[in-house]
Amino acid sequence: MKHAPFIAVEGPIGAGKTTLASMLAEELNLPIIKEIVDENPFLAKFYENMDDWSFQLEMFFLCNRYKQLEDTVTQYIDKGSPVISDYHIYKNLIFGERTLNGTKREKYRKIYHVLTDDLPKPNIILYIKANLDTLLTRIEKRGRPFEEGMDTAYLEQLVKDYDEAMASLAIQEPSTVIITIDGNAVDFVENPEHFTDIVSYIKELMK
Ligand SMILES: Nc1ncnc2c1ncn2[C@@H]1O[C@H](COP(=O)(O)OP(=O)(O)OP(=O)(O)O)[C@@H](O)[C@H]1O
Ligand SMILES: Nc1nc(=O)c2ncn([C@H]3C[C@H](O)[C@@H](CO)O3)c2[nH]1
Repeated sequence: MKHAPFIAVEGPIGAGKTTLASMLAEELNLPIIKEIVDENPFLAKFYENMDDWSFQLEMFFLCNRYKQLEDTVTQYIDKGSPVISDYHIYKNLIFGERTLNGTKREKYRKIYHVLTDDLPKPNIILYIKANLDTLLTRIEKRGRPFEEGMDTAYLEQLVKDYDEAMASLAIQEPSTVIITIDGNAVDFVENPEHFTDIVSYIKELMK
């Protein structure tokens, strides 16, 4: 690989991104960038009333991720050091396109591009693709109170949005390696062999 690996783990809500990114960071001895969840003041409000809170929430996620990406570039990418993240900045566009409408969506799209177009992006994406049943089971298992009443239609739509987004990323950025993991069948938590397979694959790419 020409540049140091900048690995992003992606997939819909509850797919296992943080779990897999943390396991890989430990196994490969990589620094990890995790998204901010607990200090997010808009997330619970958003799940209560998406129309009222979507713009505030999307802007909060975008500003936080922008700051984290800026720091990641300075601390790791510019120095040629590998790093792993439990999200890709493109996630903002996936969610923004789904939760925003009309002029707010237009404004948000422009702000996203102004902030992120000139920044380096991950060169390896591990896309955990999982169906609705798997996601609902994992979200329930995790038990975050604000996710309890999550609209299943929203989650189901996001599953499709993610598939489309990964296909369009593959076209927009052909040099990015996108590895799709079947999150319904591959269980890197319970099955050590499944995790070892993923690790071997990443090690090959890192050579
Ligand atoms: N392969 C797996 N098998 C069984 N349970 C899993 C697996 N991966 C993750 N989990 C469990 O599912 C729950 C959700 O996982 P995790 O928090 O890693 O998802 P996430 O994709 O980071 O979620 P979010 O989109 O909300 O950030 C956790 O309780 C985790 O322990
Ligand atoms: N609307 C919206 N936009 C985002 O960019 C975004 N990123 C994550 N999330 C939600 C999913 C989990 O509930 C929780 C933790 O990932 O936050 C988001 N929701």
